[in-house]
Amino acid sequence: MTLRVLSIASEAAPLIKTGGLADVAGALPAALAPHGVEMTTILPGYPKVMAALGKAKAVHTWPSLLGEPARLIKGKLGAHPLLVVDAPAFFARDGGPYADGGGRDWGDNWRRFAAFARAAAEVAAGAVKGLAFDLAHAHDWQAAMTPAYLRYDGVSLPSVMTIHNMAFQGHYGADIFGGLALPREAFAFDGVEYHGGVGFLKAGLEAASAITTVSPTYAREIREAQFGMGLEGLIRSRGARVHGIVNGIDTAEWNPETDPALAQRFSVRTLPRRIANKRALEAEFALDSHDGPLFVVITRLTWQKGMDVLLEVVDHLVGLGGRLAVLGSGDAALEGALHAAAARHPGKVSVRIGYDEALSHRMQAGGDAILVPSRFEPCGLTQLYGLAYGCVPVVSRTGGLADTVVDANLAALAAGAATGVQFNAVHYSALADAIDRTISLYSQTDVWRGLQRAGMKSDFSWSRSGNAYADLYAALVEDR
Ligand SMILES: Nc1ncnc2c1ncn2[C@@H]1O[C@H](COP(=O)(O)OP(=O)(O)O[C@H]2O[C@H](CO)[C@@H](O)[C@H](O)[C@H]2O)[C@@H](O)[C@H]1O
Repeated sequence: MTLRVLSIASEAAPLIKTGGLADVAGALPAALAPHGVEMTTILPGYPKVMAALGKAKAVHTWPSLLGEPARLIKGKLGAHPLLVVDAPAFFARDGGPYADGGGRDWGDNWRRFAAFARAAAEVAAGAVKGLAFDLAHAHDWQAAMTPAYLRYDGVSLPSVMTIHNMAFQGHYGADIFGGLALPREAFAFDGVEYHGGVGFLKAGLEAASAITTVSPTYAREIREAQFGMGLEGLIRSRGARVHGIVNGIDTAEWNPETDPALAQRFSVRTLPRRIANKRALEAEFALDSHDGPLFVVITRLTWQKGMDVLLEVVDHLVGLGGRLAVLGSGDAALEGALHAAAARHPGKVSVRIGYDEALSHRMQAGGDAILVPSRFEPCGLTQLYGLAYGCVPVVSRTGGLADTVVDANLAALAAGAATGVQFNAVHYSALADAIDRTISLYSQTDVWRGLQRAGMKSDFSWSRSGNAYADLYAALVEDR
């Protein structure tokens, strides 16, 4: 029997991406297909998404979706079914999915994503002729009101709420409650009410049949105040209904043997060819060209990602003969500080501010090591891309970073299992030590090759996790 799942996400690669959520939402349909799940993705109709749809016909219309007219349009996400909520008043704007061109969040985000979730709940519940679903799977706060709407509509469809990042919760004042079109009783401690206001993620976590997050370690961490960010009590109260399923990567997109972005393709058997990518990357970033270690960073520039601590160790890294290439965008102060570090170290440190998918591939192929000093990391994808591309990950021991990188301690090295370097706390001395260790490992050519090979051979495909999601869906549908 095929299970029909509606995956509700505010971004999905390749159509619209600001971060890791898009990679995962974009990869899930193909990951689930071999396990008897037909996944349909539903997205908001941002201009980029509408442009990709072309002249598709509406399959449903809402004269008033939380007060604005909207249509549902059918399309394709790769080879998989896609639905798009075309509501111009909410989504037809220049800028990003969540913020304007200047990086300021849209003031009506609560209404935009409540409307999106409302539409998705109706679709999941079977309101549109010809579309039927066995389960709704909502991602992050932007989709989190879907399980809540299902609950207060009295629809018994099972639902899964996935946390990709607990730091973003969709927390608003109580005054928006009236605009959500929910019954009065929903404004309750075990409903959508959160610290006197409205919490979108909180509402979804309360209403969903099961909760998942994107690694087993993060699933444990969010039971504690440091990582639960106010929702740790709720997570603990949902006990066995909280699961950690680690992300995979799309191995068609991220394969160094076939990647069209690279100067030179390579595999685990032809690792020496990688050098052409390193030389190309040095040229692209105007870095000195030599055989010393080249570190890369590819990230959103936020507190989460530990970029302030990276800035503190730049001088140390350069002092040891390292070079650093950074690609990122986000916090303006961090952007400025990175530019200043590059100006201090011409030929040694170079920064690209912006978002560039192809460049991120070239960096994974040409860098020797990727630095991921996150303060918390639900799963993390750039370390997985690093593993696949022989770019050795140097990561903080948290969340999915702890679960996916095997530290090069003596035992792991002796067993040939080591794939990277882990360090404990995100502060100067721990990161500086990790960089020392990495450079020392790099100088032992055979050891370094061993790390690269073990990483490239490790299984970061979606097969195991696809299976885990499919099992969870099946159990929830059976329980219904
Ligand atoms: N400037 C830039 N140019 C090009 N590409 C860039 C870029 N900045 C980032 N990227 C890309 O965006 C993605 C980021 O994914 P991550 O998983 O590392 O973090 P993010 O915090 O966005 O995701 C959240 O959701 C994901 C998915 O579950 C979790 O893995 C993660 O821990 C959680 O914080 C990667 O594909 C990366 O290559």
